[in-house]
Amino acid sequence: MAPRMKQTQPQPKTEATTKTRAPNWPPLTPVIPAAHLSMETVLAGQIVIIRNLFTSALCRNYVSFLSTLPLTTTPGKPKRGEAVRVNDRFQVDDPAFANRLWEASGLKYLVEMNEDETTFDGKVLGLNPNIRVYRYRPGQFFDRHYDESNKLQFGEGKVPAKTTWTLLIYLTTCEGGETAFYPEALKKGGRPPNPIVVPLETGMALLHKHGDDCLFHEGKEVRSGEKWVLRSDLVVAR
Ligand SMILES: O=C(O)CCC(=O)C(=O)O
Ligand SMILES: [Fe+2]
Repeated sequence: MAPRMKQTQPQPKTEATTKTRAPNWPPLTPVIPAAHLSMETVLAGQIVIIRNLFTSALCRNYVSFLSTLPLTTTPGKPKRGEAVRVNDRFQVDDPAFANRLWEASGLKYLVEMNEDETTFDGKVLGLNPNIRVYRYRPGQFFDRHYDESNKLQFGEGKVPAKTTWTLLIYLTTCEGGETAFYPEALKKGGRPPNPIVVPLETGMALLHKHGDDCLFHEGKEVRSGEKWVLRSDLVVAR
């Protein structure tokens, strides 16, 4: 088994003085009515996609807005046991935007339509307010790792909760940059199944299970163009 390289999430800072201010996100329009969207299973119990969660007009608008944010290049040097991650990123704790993204994009509708309590490992409450924006330019990538589940107190009621599935929304396409998953062999010493490589599609969302059952995965190197991603997670009650 591959070493368990963690994707440690930089936690939102608690000091009011050092907190990143919530950006003035553009409206989440136009979007396709949720009833016209669907969840497609890529790997049962592990990976699903939703095509056109963001329309191409919305993606264009978001990329031009996100380009104005103060992105910082990660790493330098990862801490011991952390995945090498070379991209430009912005991170903010923004519960209001997370809720807007959850409701206005149609995600809430789709998750609730497709969910019994086992699908996403609990009763889904919404999206992790820890919103991350990634930009990968040619040569940049996110090395193989596992995503961890994080505990949080969710919403105004501070409901004990945890993250269970990673949400990636691809805002552009480019050459390279696919998210690739590496399932393990079913038997020790057995041949591992083929990797699952998900090509980028503008406006497509990908959800994958994280925590203890997370598949080893990576964001492959971008060869040309720019890859832009919005990242959050599904949050369930603990
Ligand atoms: O950018 C990607 O394709 C993968 C990102 C990722 O693995 C993560 O955010 O944990
Ligand atoms: Fe990841």
